[in-house]
Amino acid sequence: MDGMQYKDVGAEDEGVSTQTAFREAEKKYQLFRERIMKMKRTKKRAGKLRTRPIDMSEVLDLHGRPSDLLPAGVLRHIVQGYDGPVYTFARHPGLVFMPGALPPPQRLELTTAALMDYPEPPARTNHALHYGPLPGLWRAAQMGLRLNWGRRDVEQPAGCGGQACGHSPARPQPCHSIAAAPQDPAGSLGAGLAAAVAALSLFDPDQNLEYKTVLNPDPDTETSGSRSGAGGAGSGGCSAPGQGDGREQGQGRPCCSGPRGTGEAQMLCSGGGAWLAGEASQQQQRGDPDPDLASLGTAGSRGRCGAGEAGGGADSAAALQAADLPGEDVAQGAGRNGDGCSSSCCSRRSSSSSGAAAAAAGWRSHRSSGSGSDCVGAAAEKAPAFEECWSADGPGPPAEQLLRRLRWATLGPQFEWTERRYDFTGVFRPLPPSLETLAKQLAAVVERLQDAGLEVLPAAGRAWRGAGPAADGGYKPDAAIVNYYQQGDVLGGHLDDVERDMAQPIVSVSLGCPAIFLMGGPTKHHPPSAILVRDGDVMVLAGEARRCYHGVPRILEAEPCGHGCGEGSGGGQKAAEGGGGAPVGTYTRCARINISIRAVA
Ligand SMILES: O=C(O)CCC(=O)C(=O)O
Ligand SMILES: [Fe+2]
Repeated sequence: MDGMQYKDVGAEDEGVSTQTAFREAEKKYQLFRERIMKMKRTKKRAGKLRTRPIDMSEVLDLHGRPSDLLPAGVLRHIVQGYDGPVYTFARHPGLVFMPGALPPPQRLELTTAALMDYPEPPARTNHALHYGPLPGLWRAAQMGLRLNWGRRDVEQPAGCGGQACGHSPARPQPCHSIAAAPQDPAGSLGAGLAAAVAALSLFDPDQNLEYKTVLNPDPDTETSGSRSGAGGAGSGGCSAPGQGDGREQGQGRPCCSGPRGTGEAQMLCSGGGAWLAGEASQQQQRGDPDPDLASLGTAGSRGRCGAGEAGGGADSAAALQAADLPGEDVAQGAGRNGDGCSSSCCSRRSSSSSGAAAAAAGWRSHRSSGSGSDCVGAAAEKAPAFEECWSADGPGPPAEQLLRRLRWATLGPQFEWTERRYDFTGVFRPLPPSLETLAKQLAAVVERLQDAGLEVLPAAGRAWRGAGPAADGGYKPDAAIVNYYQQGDVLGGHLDDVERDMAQPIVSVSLGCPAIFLMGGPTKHHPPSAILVRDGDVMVLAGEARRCYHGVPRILEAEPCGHGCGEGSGGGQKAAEGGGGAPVGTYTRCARINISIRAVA
């Protein structure tokens, strides 16, 4: 097994006895499902699963807020040429929030692209390690097809060989070492995304962007927890880059913070950190045809990723169990395992157990693995043709199930976790031009705030210019991570600090279900602010905010969502349950997609 690729940057934060403010907030908002036990005569009987209500009173909801009711320390700006409110936060310099920045047609275009196009090879997804590149996943799910092979990262049963057992097909694995021709997904979506982006209705191209503060209640006052949801005094923001503890600077990826302190584990948990251990096994008994269910981010891994206690408020007849599985194992497995090296060109160093651990980690194992190192200079596996992949009676998992378990896709250069650098030579799918354009447009709005004297970016970050050419230090986004969240999924507190130029902002677009976004400080001891993000919202992390912890502890159900996303057998699978014909809207009724566009080169 490879050496651990990450510094244990969060040990201080997540020590056995140390609870951080960030972790506390995660626990506060994380999904807990409790099974209420009833006493019938002398026997205990399992009752219904109940979602534990969360206290939203400190979650900052800036959607449609009258300007005279803004919490202290939250500033609303109007930028001419951009038809929507822009918020900044006294506690979080560099964080810019633009609720409803994307109009509905553009949300749909992006969501459609994120589901139908962005996961297409050579973009890498969390499925690559286990199954290799999977072209046409969405289409196959709509057609009710199954994969023609099973997992390829687990040892094949004795006496079994290749295809016959539904494992890796024995087809040739040709190599190609060049990035695919830049192809805008919008193109493949017909009238599409590029046009929608170009016509981004909030922007008036004829108008110069100008900055104007509409309301500035008290920029110097720290937000108070009770009024703003900012969570108490805190440090008043993030310290300047470099000021933080070196260990935290090294932080790579988020984690599912478990009750045993896996706060810095390098992954994002799939599926409800607080599912009860009992539920995990129940889930596995439900006839899921995939033998690797538990490692694929369903209830088993949810249990492992369980955060905090289930409890609180249950009556005496209720027996509430908390998941008590060692999240650390998961974290380390994820940290050490190769991912995405599904190519035959890559050495198969991952043992089946480490592979399973990475899979159990689910989210973002790509970020926590040495995906690139084996493959540098080598080639990536060529994607098979659609027909080669899928059939009505394939021995592998149903496409529908794989779609529902899609957790991330990466566009642009892959990150090599072993060496903490991006691999610019390996195969990757370039960032679609439409996403680049979108990010630049949004960054241009933020830039106007800065030009008007607002310190959105630190001096060191002023090199970039939204509209300027890359050669002049202009903002040149070239990569994106697309996160697919089902109900119960969490993105643990993390820093995105591996990009070459940390002065370049990250533009983060929310689609689908609402979620709680936690924005903290340069250490996890800074109390984070909880901000409600909705479909079409944009968050820009610039300047000091680039070096601050953030995460997503909770995906909320979209309203109206009458059918109870994730109730019972597993978060959000309703989304893809339609099998033949589930529309994009059905998927996002219970799920959230986030596209974070960044400059890595
Ligand atoms: O889903 C989100 O809103 C945050 C995503 C994020 O922080 C990341 O991809 O690094
Ligand atoms: Fe992030």
